[in-house]
Amino acid sequence: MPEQFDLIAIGGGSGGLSVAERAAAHGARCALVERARLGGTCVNLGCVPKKMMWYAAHVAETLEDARGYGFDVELRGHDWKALKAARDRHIQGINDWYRNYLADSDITLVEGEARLVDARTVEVDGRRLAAEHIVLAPGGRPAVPAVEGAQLGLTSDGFFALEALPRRVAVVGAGYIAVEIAGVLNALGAEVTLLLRGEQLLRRFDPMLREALMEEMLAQGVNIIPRAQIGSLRRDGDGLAICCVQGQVLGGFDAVIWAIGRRPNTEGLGLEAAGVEVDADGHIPVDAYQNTNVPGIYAVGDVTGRAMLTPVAIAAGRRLADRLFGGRPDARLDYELIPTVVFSHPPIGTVGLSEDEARDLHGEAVKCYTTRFTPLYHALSGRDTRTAMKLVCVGAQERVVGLHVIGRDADEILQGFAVALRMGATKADLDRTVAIHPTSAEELVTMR
Ligand SMILES: Cc1cc2nc3c(=O)[nH]c(=O)nc-3n(C[C@H](O)[C@H](O)[C@H](O)COP(=O)(O)OP(=O)(O)OC[C@H]3O[C@@H](n4cnc5c(N)ncnc54)[C@H](O)[C@@H]3O)c2cc1C
Ligand SMILES: NC(=O)c1ccc[n+]([C@@H]2O[C@H](COP(=O)([O-])OP(=O)(O)OC[C@H]3O[C@@H](n4cnc5c(N)ncnc54)[C@H](O)[C@@H]3O)[C@@H](O)[C@H]2O)c1
Repeated sequence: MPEQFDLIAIGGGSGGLSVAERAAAHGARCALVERARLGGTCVNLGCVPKKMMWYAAHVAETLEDARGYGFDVELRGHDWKALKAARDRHIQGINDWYRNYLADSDITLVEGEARLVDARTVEVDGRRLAAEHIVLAPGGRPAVPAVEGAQLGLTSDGFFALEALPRRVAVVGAGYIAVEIAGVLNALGAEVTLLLRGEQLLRRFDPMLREALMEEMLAQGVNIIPRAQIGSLRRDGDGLAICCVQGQVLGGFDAVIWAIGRRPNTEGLGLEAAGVEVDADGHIPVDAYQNTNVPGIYAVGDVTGRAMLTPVAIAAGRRLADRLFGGRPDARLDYELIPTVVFSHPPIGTVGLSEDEARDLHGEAVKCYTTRFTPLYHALSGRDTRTAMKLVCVGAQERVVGLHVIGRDADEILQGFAVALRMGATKADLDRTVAIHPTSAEELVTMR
């Protein structure tokens, strides 16, 4: 007989942990299956180590800026190994914390690879678990292109495993991960080449953000090569060479990093046995309530292919548990107005519609306000970098449907404004708000 639970979560990342944690708080008997380290991508190979590397880059920049503020600083180098060791220790602490937390919450942790046997049963290394409700939260993994020699390159996972700063690096891609890794490596002293398949960075973002980031990265010395179609990767003496389809060969790299998107972890999950459908990319389609096509089986997080962000996986998991066990039959996550930050250099904060999206939806009713300025900090830092902001407003009321910032502190500025947009703020509401001076954020309530 299988061990009986009310809910089984497959995956111990942001989505799986959240749904199990909330369901257990509602009194459900829960099991969580994880095949690797607790915390999933975000904790082990995503947000957390990434943000620490971003902070390291930030410190490097601050040390350079310090001279402008009168400090006589002499930099004697950077110990990458020490940084990595400290980062790994911190992450191990989070892994341990989760293990204790699951035990304290009476959630049964089952370690191993989960596979559905049927719509109510999960098998893990021969052990059978059954539940009325099964939540699929297996996340994803980095994509690697189908080109000769691709295995010579790294992915974001390999980036976090590096024991030393590679001196010359090629990063392939134009999305979140490509610009974040390129920015960190550049700030820490590597010579970085960013190869784009098309013309632009961050294709679906507001054009102001895309253009400003491109300008900033070029000014910081990142070598950006547009329209690069990669044919193969090969060894080149001690290093690596990229051969482009157009015939160009770029050589001498210590590392090549693929940052070309992620693939869902749906193979080997036994989805066929339970009758769960996947789409052409392998993602699991869900309705507004995270239901898959099979009653009693749900999916949350990156595996659904929608807004692949940790807080989204967490919120979807919690809403689902509230719906199933918390007496809130209508609980569901609203996927509109999800704020997001790209930890580029400088960072980007964005929520709502880009100007292009707003114009497609609302045509002539769209009015945008923009500003670009040098933040006060940089008046003395000597760093030639600016902040750009845009409000996208709609209709006679000028409801703010999009808010975009690139520049110092954009990452921390955004959250409060995201609340305002969710509450339906208009331009007049922002204008009525007294500014905080001197800050960069005050520009958002004083735009003309
Ligand atoms: C480099 C990088 C940086 C990122 N930075 C940010 C950021 O700054 N902010 C942000 O919001 N998001 C960021 N993300 C995205 C974020 O990490 C994901 O959106 C989030 O982790 C998704 O959570 P999840 O629960 O869906 O999947 P995951 O966190 O991937 O968890 C899935 C878990 O399931 C396990 N698993 C898979 N299959 C099985 C199986 N068959 N049996 C048992 N276990 C299984 C996996 O081992 C994994 O631990 C980043 C991602 C990357 C790669
Ligand atoms: N700060 C954050 O919140 C953060 C950070 C990292 C990742 N993430 C999440 O993880 C997801 C995955 O990140 P990502 O950067 O891997 O994906 P992405 O979808 O953001 O970007 C993928 C990029 O790769 C390019 N590309 C695809 N195939 C290619 C090919 N064969 N050759 C060259 N370029 C190719 C695409 O044009 C695109 O620019 C993100 O969409 C985001 O949801 C979030």
